[in-house]
Amino acid sequence: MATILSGRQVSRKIYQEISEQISRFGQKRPRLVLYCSHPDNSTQAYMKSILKQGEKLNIPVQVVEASSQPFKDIMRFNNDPGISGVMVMHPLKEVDEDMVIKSISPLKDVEGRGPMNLGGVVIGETSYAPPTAEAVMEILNYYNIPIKGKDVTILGRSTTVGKPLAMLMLKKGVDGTVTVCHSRTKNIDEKARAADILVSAVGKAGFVRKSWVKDGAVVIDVGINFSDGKIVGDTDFDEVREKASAITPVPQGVGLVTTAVLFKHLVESFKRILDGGL
Ligand SMILES: Nc1nc2c(c(=O)[nH]1)N[C@@H](CN(C=O)c1ccc(C(=O)N[C@@H](CCC(=O)O)C(=O)O)cc1)CN2
Repeated sequence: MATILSGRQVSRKIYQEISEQISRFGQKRPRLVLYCSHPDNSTQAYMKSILKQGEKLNIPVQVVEASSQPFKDIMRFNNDPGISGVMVMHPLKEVDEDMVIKSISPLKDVEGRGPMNLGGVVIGETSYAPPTAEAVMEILNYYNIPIKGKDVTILGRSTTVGKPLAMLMLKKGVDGTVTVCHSRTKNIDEKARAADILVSAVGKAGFVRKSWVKDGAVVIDVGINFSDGKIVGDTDFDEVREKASAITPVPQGVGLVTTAVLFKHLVESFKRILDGGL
């Protein structure tokens, strides 16, 4: 039976580090903007947990509805020294999300979704990696799961998880051997079964079955799906845990750590802006 890789302890460790840093800021606080337009269930759940965590950390989080002039909105955030981070909630309906993301200052792009930060991830530089991709690495690191020389299969090629995670796994010193699968991949089950570390970021409940998992593999479930009003992952948890050596639960897994990494980036951005001005 698999070890459960809870996100609780991992996020607690990150929040402890953040709290120590915040205590040195005196009365000053970073501020985060969540920019949204018609958020869906999954995004609303994410926003709710960010707002809740912001309250716990005493960090103001402001929800801003996209106006008819999104670029003007973003420029206002970029030029406001009181704002340390801007997060464009995905999907951003009725607005060209990619163009809006490109206009966020790289310094305030705490989700690392813009070309500067993503480029940094590709060349292995320190920059903001998308929090969910970084959360997967934090979990593997916390539980001392080796990546070097391991076969890693990532299901899903999104810009927030699949692609940046492949880069983080390939980085020199990390040295995973990575396969990224997507909707046009042939024999996806075989590629999943070849993995020592299988990461699913597809967003479909029950997508990964027991027969897709190699005996003793580590399974990281990034999916946040809603089934009968409950949050579930991409894996058939009860079946897969019989075969895997370790598995992340949903909820209480990657999602928790994602929010913690986001706040870690926000605090870094606040410090950079303080140190160097806008
Ligand atoms: N701007 C973005 N918007 C969206 C993203 C994103 O990465 N950036 N991703 C999804 C939301 N998402 C992850 O894919 C997500 C949804 C919900 C939660 C969440 O509720 N987390 C809870 C814990 C849940 C758990 O225990 O697993 C928490 O943080 O307390 C996190 C991520 C769509 N929109």
